[in-house]
Amino acid sequence: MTAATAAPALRVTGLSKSYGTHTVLRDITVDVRAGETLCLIGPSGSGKSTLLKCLNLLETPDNGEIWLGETHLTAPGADVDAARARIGMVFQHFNLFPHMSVERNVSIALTSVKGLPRDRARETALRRLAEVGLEAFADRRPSQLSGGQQQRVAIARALAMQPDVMLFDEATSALDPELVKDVLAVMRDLAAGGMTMAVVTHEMGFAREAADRVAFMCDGRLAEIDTPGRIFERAENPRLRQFLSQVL
Ligand SMILES: Nc1ncnc2c1ncn2[C@@H]1O[C@H](COP(=O)(O)OP(=O)(O)OP(=O)(O)O)[C@@H](O)[C@H]1O
Repeated sequence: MTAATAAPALRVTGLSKSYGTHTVLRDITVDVRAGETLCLIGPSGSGKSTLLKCLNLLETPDNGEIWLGETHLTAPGADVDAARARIGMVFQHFNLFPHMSVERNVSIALTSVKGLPRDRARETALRRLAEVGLEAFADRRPSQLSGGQQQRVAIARALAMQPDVMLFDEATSALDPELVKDVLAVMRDLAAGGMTMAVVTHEMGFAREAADRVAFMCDGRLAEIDTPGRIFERAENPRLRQFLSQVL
């Protein structure tokens, strides 16, 4: 948690999304301020992951606008690839290239997308790996790392592109419980360091301690958004109370 500024780094207004007749997101308006960590919590199927995928334009919203700083991502003709390069995404499954070294997994987009020379890309990758505590593993293959270490490589890979915003979609859900801690510690460090982050999580401890604000999603709506203190301690919304009683 850090002092976020008032300026929205990411702004969503009136976002809706349906799959066929199934409406998954209903008129979502929310912003993530520069330097803020916003955690998205809520029951399974409430639309958290779909919202995150819309933010990264992996899904196309039916209605509404998404702004990344001053860039209107949902405008007709918007440069989606350029926008995506400014957004780091970390998924539940880390999808590292198994035939490449850890370092190459982190540096590949720096050479292929950003056009950096190989030695500078490696230098940057090693710095990013050091930030997640894995510099010593740079020349290993992903299969020689634990799941938690692989997820930290995926975080380093996203950070290497110097994104404006990091999106985490249940980054620890696929990990064995004993491996979750190290990944959350890296995410906490990022939050404390002022990275702008939107984090879909089932880790209520993380949301309570690391978030600046917590958004509770329910049936495709953003039902509550407030400080962790007010979300977890007061929980006046009955659906939120019910949700928390099941997960805490
Ligand atoms: N590609 C898709 N096609 C059809 N329905 C989808 C698709 N993706 C998601 N859904 C549906 O949209 C709803 C919201 O899914 P979403 O994954 O966003 O929820 P969630 O809150 O992230 O859930 P969880 O916590 O279980 O991951 C669910 O009912 C899901 O079945």
